[in-house]
Amino acid sequence: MSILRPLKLALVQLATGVDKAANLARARAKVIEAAKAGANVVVLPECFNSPYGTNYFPKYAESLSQPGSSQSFATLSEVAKETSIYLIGGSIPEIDPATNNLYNTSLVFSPTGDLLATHRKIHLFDIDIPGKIKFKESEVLSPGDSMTTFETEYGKIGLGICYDIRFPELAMAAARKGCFAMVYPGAFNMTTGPLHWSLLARSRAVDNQIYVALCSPARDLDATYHAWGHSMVVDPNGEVMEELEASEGIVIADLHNERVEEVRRGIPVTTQRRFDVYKNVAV
Ligand SMILES: NC(=O)CC(=O)C(=O)O
Repeated sequence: MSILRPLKLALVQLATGVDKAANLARARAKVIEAAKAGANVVVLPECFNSPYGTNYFPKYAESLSQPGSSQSFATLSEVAKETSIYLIGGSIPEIDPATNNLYNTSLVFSPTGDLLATHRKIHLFDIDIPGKIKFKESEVLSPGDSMTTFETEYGKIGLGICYDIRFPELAMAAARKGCFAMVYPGAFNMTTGPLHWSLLARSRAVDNQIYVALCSPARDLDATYHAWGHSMVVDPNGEVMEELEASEGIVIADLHNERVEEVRRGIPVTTQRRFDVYKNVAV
């Protein structure tokens, strides 16, 4: 990895509600605020244009097959161009009109407002912890089937959505393809958030010696799903650089591409791996 300009990353822990137009307007205002603070890559949370819940996804879903018809696509593209930043547009419920399949989809825009990448959540959030939380995205959503990385002048970035972080293979594959950071828009909850949010972010960072950023919606106790919040940026050594609490806010952190190499020089697990020993893991 060569030395590149530092990336100023902003995570917008957005307060969202049931009014899609209001969510889009608020997201737009916060992206502008982050850009004015100097950010050159801005991230929004999972399902930033709708409440998080399987009953909401069909109602809020937008088709991306004709981007001009998607209100969320237009808002994200316009504000990325207006502020000349890379925008990782959290995620939105998407409908594919050809199949009627629904997806949890993240759109990434370049500083010229062009679509740079699209990631459909690969691993659907299907869990059942008795007495705590039951959630089954697969009741309404279909999974994406490809990993997503994109190039910027600050370095290559990998993208996952929320539950995708629990699958270390995805971050590892991205890191081995040259990504220096993984970004996950996500909405953990009051059970799994305190247990695993920070642990997973730090684990993926240490596993791969890359930056990891998680961007959550703000917690809304009037909503049916209570997001954990705690948007955070972790450095390639596994240390938390910045972290919010539960309410709306923006965190900004400087990501230095060369820090990855520095950490890898100190603890060279990247080159010490024994794929000859554990090559057949998919059993
Ligand atoms: N909401 C998710 O996709 C994931 C989550 O909350 C968890 O893994 O915990």
